[in-house]
Amino acid sequence: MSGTAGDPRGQQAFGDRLWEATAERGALCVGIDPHPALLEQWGLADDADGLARFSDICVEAFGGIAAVVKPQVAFYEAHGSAGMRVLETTMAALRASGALVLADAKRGDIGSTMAAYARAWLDDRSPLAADAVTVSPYLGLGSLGPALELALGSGRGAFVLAATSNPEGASVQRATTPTGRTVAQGMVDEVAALNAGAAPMGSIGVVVGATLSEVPDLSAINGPVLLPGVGAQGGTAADVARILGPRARLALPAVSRDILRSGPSVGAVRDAALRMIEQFGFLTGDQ
Ligand SMILES: O=C(O)c1cc(=O)[nH]c(=O)n1[C@@H]1O[C@H](COP(=O)(O)O)[C@@H](O)[C@H]1O
Repeated sequence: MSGTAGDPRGQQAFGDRLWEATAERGALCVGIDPHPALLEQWGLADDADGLARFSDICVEAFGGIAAVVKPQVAFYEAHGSAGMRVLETTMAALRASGALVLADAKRGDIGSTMAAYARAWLDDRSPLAADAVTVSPYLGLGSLGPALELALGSGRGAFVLAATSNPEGASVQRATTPTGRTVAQGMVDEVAALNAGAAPMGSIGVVVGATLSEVPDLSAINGPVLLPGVGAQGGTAADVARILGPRARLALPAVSRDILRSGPSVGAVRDAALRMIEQFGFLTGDQ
């Protein structure tokens, strides 16, 4: 239950911090996804140096304007220890510039191993500690306990995959369980129970693809809803509005390639992010 000494984030809950950040900067999570094709388009080598330059441009472009920045861990991991080093530096720079960092690591394992993943991504002492991490509940939501507890105890958050944006997700996530609910609905309901009573919202989020025509009932979620799939995967602002309905204030749309393909100029990617923030102004009441 301790914050890092001197850490201005202190013990404030992630849900509170995210609520404030989106009120101030708008509801948008900008993804840093250094795909090899984007590195090439940006004139950068597909190695750790190219990754570092790509990340520096993103930090400069998004760190001061986006409420949340989401580095996709896979693209750093693909470069081994040199790539993970770049990820650590990038996350530290993003936080220093005022953005909340959501590490997109999609971790999920049996509880005892999950405790180690939790230490990596959510413990003050870890060089990889983020404000929040994405987690996969498909070994059972209960197996995520160590991560959810550490998140809540340290002013951090976690986003639980419920209904993902990819078409392959449906065969598992839309299957009906003996309770009569879909698997995805069961995940949403378990997360909702963790957020019950929190104000303005809880710190455990769910992930619901903006590409989906059928989505779980989010009426009791009382926590942030990350909506990837906007842009490159076909999701739109209208889809985000439809999915959240009257709970628009909980929405956190996530966009990666649709912004990054404007690079490599810092100004151009920043402008693309600002346009997207404006497009989602309706979520926070700005027109
Ligand atoms: O957790 C995620 O962010 C995520 C969940 C999901 O259901 N679908 C999804 O696309 N994502 C991530 O969101 C990003 C999507 O990037 P773009 O399609 O380029 O905007 C990638 O990093 C994906 O891994």
